[in-house]
Amino acid sequence: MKILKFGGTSVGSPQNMKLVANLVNDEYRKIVVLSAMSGTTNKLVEIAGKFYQQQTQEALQLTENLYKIYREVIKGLYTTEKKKFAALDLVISHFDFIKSMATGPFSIREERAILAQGELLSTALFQFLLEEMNLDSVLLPALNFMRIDENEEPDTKFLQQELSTTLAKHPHNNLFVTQGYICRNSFGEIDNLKRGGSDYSASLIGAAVKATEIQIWTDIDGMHNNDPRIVRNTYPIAGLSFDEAAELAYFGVKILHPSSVLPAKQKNIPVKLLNTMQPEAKGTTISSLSSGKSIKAVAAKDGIVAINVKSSRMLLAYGFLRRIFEVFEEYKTPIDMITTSEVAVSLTIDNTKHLSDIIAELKEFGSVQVDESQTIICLVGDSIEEVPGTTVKIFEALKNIPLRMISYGGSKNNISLLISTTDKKRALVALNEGVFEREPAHA
Ligand SMILES: Nc1ncnc2c1ncn2[C@@H]1O[C@H](COP(=O)(O)OP(=O)(O)O)[C@@H](O)[C@H]1O
Ligand SMILES: N[C@@H](CC(=O)OP(=O)(O)O)C(=O)O
Repeated sequence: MKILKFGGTSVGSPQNMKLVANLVNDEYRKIVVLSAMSGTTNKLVEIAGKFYQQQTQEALQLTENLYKIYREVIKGLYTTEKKKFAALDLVISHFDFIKSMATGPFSIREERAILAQGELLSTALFQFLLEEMNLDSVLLPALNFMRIDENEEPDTKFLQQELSTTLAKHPHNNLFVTQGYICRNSFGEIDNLKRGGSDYSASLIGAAVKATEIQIWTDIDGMHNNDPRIVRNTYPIAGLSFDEAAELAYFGVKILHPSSVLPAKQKNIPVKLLNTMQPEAKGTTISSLSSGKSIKAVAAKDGIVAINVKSSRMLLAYGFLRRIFEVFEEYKTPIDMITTSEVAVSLTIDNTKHLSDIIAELKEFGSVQVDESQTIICLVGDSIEEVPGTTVKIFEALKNIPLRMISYGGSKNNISLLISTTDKKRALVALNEGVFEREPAHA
C-alpha cells in the first residue's frame, strides 16, 4: 500500500485535479489524501472570523464569493451534464451548511466545522471525477477514523483498527480517497490537525497501514536547499535523513508539516516529496539512510521572541535553570533555542499567548529583556561539526548581520542562529552564496 498526499495547489484547479486523477491511475493499491483546494481554508478562516464578530452579512458575502469559485470549478472539471448537476448539488449542500451558521450561536465548534468543508469538498469533487473517468475508487471519510485525544495527540490505535476494518471490506479495490487535515476530537466533535496538517494525516495513515511509501505531492520538485520564495538559484535535495527533514520542517520549511516526519520515522517508511506538475522529477527522498556529511539546507522560522534573564544573584547557583524552565512549563510554552552565560540565560519562544505572565514571573529572578520580531535561521545537515571549515563559511557569509544568539552542538544535525527578522532575506541570500555555492553532484 502507498499513500499519496496532494496539497492545495495540486487540487487547486480543474486542470490540476485532472493531472492528479491521471497520476493515481495505476495498478498500485493506494490511499490518496487530499487537502482543500488552495485558498479555500484561508477563505473559510475569514468567514468563520466574520461569524465570530457577528458580522453576518460580511460572512454571507464571503461565503457567496467562495461558492461562485466552486461553481466555476465544476464547469471545468466534468464533461457530462449528469456529473455537473450532481457536483453542483453537493457543493450547494456544503455552502448551505456554512450559511446556516448565520442563525444560532457561533463558537469554536462551529468554526472547526466550517474549516472542515474545504477537504470535504475537494475529496467529493475528486471522487466524482474518478467516477466520470470510470476509475473504481472508494471515498473513505476521515472523520470515521482520524481522532485526537484530550491532549490533541492522534489516537493511532483507533486509526489502525478502523482503517484495517474498513480496508478489509474492500479487498478488491486498489484506489481509496480520503481527506487530510480533518479529524474528530475526544468529544466526537469535528476538529483538525492544525494548518498544513494534511501532510500529518498522510504520515499517520501511512504508519497505520504500514505503507511501503508515503508520497507528498506539491508544486515544487522536492525540498530545496533554501526558501525558493526568497532566494534565487535554490536546488532540490535528493536525499535527507528523517532527522534532517524533521529539523527543516520544524524550523519553517513550508513544504512539510513539522509533525509529519515522526510517524514515518517510527515505522521506517520512506517519504518522497514530488511535483504534481513535473512528475518525472526525482524529488526528495526522506529515509533512514544517511545522506552524507554536509550542510544540506537552511530554513527560517519567523515570529520568534527572545527573552533574556540576567541575575547576578544566581551566579553559579544550581537549580537556576530548572526554576526558569518551570515557568515555561507552567504556561505550556515550548522553548526553541537556549544560550547561557554565567549570569544570564537567553531563550526563544514562538508561542506568545502567555508572554506577559511569563515575563512577570521571570522578573522575580532578575532583569528581563524581551526582543520581538526575531527569526531563527537553522542550518541543517549531518555531522556538521565533522566537515572542516563549515562554521567559518557560515560566519563569513553572515559577517555583516548582527547575530543575537548562536546554538551549536545540541545535535549533529543543526546550527541555529537568531537574527532580527528585518535581516532575514539578506541572511538567506548570503548563506546561499557562501555555504551552498553550487548544486552538489548528487542533487
Ligand atoms: N526549502 C523549500 N523547499 C521547497 N519548497 C519550499 C521551501 N521553502 C518554502 N517552500 C515553499 O513551499 C511550497 C509548497 O508547500 P505548500 O504550499 O504547503 O504545498 P501544498 O499546497 O502542496 O501543501 C512551495 O511552493 C515553496 O514555495
Ligand atoms: N487545507 C489545510 C490543510 C493542508 O495541509 O493544506 P496544504 O496541504 O495545502 O498545505 C490548510 O490549508 O491548512
